[in-house]
Amino acid sequence: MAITTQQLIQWKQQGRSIVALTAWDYAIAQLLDTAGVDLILVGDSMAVVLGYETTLPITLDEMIYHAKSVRRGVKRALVVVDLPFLTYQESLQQAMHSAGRVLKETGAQAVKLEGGYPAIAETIARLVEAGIPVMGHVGLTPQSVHQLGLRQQGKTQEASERILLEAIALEQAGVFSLVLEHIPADLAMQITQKLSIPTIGIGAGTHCDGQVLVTSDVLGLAEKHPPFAKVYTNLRETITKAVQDYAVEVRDRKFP
Ligand SMILES: Nc1nc(=O)c2c([nH]1)NC[C@@H]1CN(c3ccc(C(=O)N[C@@H](CCC(=O)O)C(=O)O)cc3)CN21
Ligand SMILES: CC(C)C(=O)C(=O)O
Ligand SMILES: [Mg+2]
Repeated sequence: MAITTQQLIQWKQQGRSIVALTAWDYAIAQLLDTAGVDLILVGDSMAVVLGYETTLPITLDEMIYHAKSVRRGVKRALVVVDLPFLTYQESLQQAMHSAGRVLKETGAQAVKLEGGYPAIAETIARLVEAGIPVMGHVGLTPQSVHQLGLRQQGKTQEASERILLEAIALEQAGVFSLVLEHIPADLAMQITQKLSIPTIGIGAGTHCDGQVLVTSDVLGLAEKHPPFAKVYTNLRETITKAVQDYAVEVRDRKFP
């Protein structure tokens, strides 16, 4: 049975932790869904598997292409798609057009937008009114890398208060869930206690209502990974070994 945004909100009330990971194609999505991942994010972090340094170059067409492939692999998980840099900040019309395309063309159930400043909260409120489920994202917002860098956010009293206020504004705007990225654990706990919607942490400590990581980091496919990621298996080593073994056998005429 497919998971709904309402169900995730119920799970928070029940204290059931939400398991989220990113996916960028059919094969990975199908594996994650079968393994029981609750929420699959087609993150703009797939920039890393496409060979980009930052998430900024990813286009809406690329997100839609990958989201369609992910969607074909998923039966149970909720599928959420990142709106990429400058496909929603320009105007409400632009955000509505981009989010509408994602839902219409990919079959995903929701979109995610970065930021909690007033103009974004206003845009999100209008998307939600139009029937588009939206996930929020505050703390470290990688689309602002050239302003923020990749450092932990919310370290000063002032910054932590601002992030808390953004989280509250996004809940009021109607997000069904909120990503908290690379902020102190005590701030994430405070936000999680304050909100009725589930928080999904990435580098935000243990007190969130769920956790998300980038799948290429978890699988050890990425060349480098953030300090808060945990590498559960090293597929770079596994793949390199398999390919080298194959090459040796072909050159020695042992295979086939
Ligand atoms: N593979 C991958 N995993 C991610 O989690 C991820 C991406 N890519 N791309 C988009 C953003 C970028 N992320 C990152 C990447 C690096 C750091 C990191 O190394 N932070 C250091 C400081 C680095 C610096 O100041 O330049 C830290 O100690 O916080 C943090 C978040 C998280 N997101
Ligand atoms: C890490 C998550 C939250 C994300 O936005 C992404 O993968 O793009
Ligand atoms: Mg993202």
